[in-house]
Amino acid sequence: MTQQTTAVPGKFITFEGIDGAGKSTHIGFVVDFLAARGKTVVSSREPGGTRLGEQLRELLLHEKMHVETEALLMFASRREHLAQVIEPGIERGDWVLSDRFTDASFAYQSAAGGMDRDKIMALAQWVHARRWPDLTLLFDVPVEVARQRLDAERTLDKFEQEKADFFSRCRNEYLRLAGEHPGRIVVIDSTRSIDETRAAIAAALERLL
Ligand SMILES: Nc1ncnc2c1ncn2[C@@H]1O[C@H](COP(=O)(O)OP(=O)(O)O)[C@@H](O)[C@H]1O
Ligand SMILES: Cc1cn([C@H]2C[C@H](O)[C@@H](COP(=O)(O)OP(=O)(O)O)O2)c(=O)[nH]c1=O
Repeated sequence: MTQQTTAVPGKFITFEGIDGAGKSTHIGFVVDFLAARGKTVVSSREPGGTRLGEQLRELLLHEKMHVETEALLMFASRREHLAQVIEPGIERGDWVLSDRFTDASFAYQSAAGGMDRDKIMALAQWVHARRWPDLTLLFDVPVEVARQRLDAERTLDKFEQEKADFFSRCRNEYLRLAGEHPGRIVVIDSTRSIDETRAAIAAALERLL
């Protein structure tokens, strides 16, 4: 008789926030925090996370294009990411972390870019109707703080060069989404020190363990 062992499904955690909010700073902490609790962690990102997705990322971050083309390519990258990384990881019992997911498409392509919200929702339903994150950490800072942090640090890509009102619309949409999905999205005040921010992240993660 063949015995089938089915792994307990893992979890899916996403990181969101406007550029410069502090997501990347804290992903390593989350990896270590979960690994120390015995979890196998897969850390990935969007756009990207697969060979094809990383090629799409290059185009998305550097080429100007119609906002709907941008959304379609974001979801093309997402479809591949779900097929190759997210779904197999969760099925194995891993904890899959993604630096951005569909909330970013609502914030950037719809609220800031002007694309019809229903079209983003239609793409989300098509690409991952039944798969939404178990937890989304939303790193929230005022636009001016994010801008100062970015300016101090790096060469800016296509999105990072956008003006303050673009990021205000992104931030407002993220906060609106957090209000709509309070069980999934935890708002992390990222204006505080890195240690204080970590404590808030740890508290949010404890709820999933
Ligand atoms: N709590 C914080 N206090 C001060 N600076 C921070 C804090 N969090 C992040 N930073 C700095 O802000 C910059 C942008 O952070 P980063 O994590 O790259 O943002 P994101 O990935 O959200 O674009 C980095 O230089 C980082 O060191
Ligand atoms: C996933 C996703 C990202 N983006 C944008 C937001 C970011 O400006 C950019 C790349 O995200 P990010 O990985 O946060 O950039 P960085 O590594 O430079 O911090 O892609 C969208 O516009 N829509 C999306 O659906």
